[in-house]
Amino acid sequence: MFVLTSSQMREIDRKASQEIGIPEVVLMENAGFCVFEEIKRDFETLDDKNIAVFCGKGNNGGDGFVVARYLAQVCPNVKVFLFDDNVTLTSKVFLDILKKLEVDINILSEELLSSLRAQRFDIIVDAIFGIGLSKDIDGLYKKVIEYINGSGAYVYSVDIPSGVCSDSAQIKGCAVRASKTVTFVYPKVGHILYPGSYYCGKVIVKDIGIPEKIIKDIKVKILTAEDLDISKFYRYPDSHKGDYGKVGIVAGSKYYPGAAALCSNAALQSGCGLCYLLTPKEVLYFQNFRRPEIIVLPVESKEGIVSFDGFVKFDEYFAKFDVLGFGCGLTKNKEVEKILIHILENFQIPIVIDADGLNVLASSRDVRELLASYKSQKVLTPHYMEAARVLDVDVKDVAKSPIDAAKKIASEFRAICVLKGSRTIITDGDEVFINILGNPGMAKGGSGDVLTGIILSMIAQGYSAFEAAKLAVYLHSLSADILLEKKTMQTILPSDIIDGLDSTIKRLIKG
Ligand SMILES: NC(=O)C1=CN([C@@H]2O[C@H](COP(=O)(O)OP(=O)(O)OC[C@H]3O[C@@H](n4cnc5c(N)ncnc54)[C@H](OP(=O)(O)O)[C@@H]3O)[C@@H](O)[C@H]2O)[C@H](O)CC1
Ligand SMILES: [K+]
Repeated sequence: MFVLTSSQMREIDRKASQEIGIPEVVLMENAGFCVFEEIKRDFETLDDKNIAVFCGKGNNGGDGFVVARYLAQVCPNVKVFLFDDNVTLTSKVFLDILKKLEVDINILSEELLSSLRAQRFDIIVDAIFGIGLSKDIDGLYKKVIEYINGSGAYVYSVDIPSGVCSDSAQIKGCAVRASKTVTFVYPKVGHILYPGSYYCGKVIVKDIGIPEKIIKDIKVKILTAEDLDISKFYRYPDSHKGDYGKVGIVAGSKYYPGAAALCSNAALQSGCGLCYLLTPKEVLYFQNFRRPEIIVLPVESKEGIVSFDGFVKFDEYFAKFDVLGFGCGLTKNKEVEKILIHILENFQIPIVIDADGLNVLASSRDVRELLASYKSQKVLTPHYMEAARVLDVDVKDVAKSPIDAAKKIASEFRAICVLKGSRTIITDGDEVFINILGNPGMAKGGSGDVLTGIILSMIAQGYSAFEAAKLAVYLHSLSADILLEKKTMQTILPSDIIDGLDSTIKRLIKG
């Protein structure tokens, strides 16, 4: 499913009215009616309810007037609250109708708001701001939103909860906490990313009569099973291990032996034919935690961290690998940087860079330049903090506009960027997929190592870097969701996600 920004939505609106000739009043009427229908569906009867409709002066408020008109036909206790009766031309059409129908319309003031505190509304419709929210909310608007949030009413937000920025999902000062949000055409970024997503309640997407053919060039999508190619999951009866690819992984240190185990176990468990792990000799005691199928290439180390001299002894192996993973648990030091430079200068293998590989990338100009010009496919898998380091910005800037941050990393390094978070974003710099599966049980050290292993495995099995990233993110989070059927968010571990790949892949194949 597509995800829109406010400017795309406006462009769709403009085309619908100017190119196709559907008047804005028709769209507003449809939008308001859709919200009314949703309310009617949720309640057996409405005639015994106290209902308040709060309307701003933009077109979101206009949608609110339409909702109020329909509600007033089935309920005697509908009150409309306006901030300003100087509304847009289109909204005015519906405000005038309400006036003629003698619906109870009130202009909000501090005094009126105080008197409202003594009343009880069962249902509140929030039509204060939609995609036109342009600045932080303060003054009477803020007080009304706080009143709505403390009212105990069932709250419907029209299009988006007032206060949530539809493009960034950031909260502009304060925001309505909706029970349900009814939006139009497609969801907006603000409904999908956090924190906006928290405020929306259940999101219902309604068709308001905009012809499909004018909705073009939308580059942001919610990642669904339909976006995944599982054709390569089929294993031919006469195949052998070489047909499913060889993964090479450079990972682990005496400090993080588990990262190497998780990454390589995940690669193996998601289908690759062979998995080689280059890891410091000191980590060999960790043998019990690795699947026995993993081929270990023990690297001489310096104080428990892979050494350059030790690493280059395995150069000949690199011709075998179909893909290389670099970074999980390596720790960051000069030797690690030298090794990454050596790889980028001497080999042409698709590469997935995670964790300390990204930290080295953030701090080394040589690595940045070499990676940007590296010809093979590349996947970078930063979390927000790593992305901030790579982009040399504050992590708050990444959180404010994660899609832009991910696209920037992808473009600069001509790579696929997998920006990991509660809504992981996958992009090639142009097309963007937002993952909405997964749960907070995944917020544990080691989750990222597992994801890197699955991406590696998918590339080894013949998927392009973009396809592999999409599949891996989906499988990783679906596995965590399936685990919740028997476990809790507290008890799910990244290693369980690996074990869970079994039922996850089965479910994905079954459809
Ligand atoms: N196809 C559709 O999706 C349709 C959507 N419709 C609805 O229209 C809104 C968008 O309407 P718009 O008029 O562009 O914008 P808003 O109603 O969201 O609000 C704009 C007004 O609010 C003022 N504003 C913005 N932020 C603040 C703030 N923090 N404090 C005070 N006032 C604020 C803004 O003032 P400016 O100074 O910025 O101009 C405007 O006055 C969409 O969301 C749908 O609900 C239509 O029904 C058509 C179909
Ligand atoms: K709203």
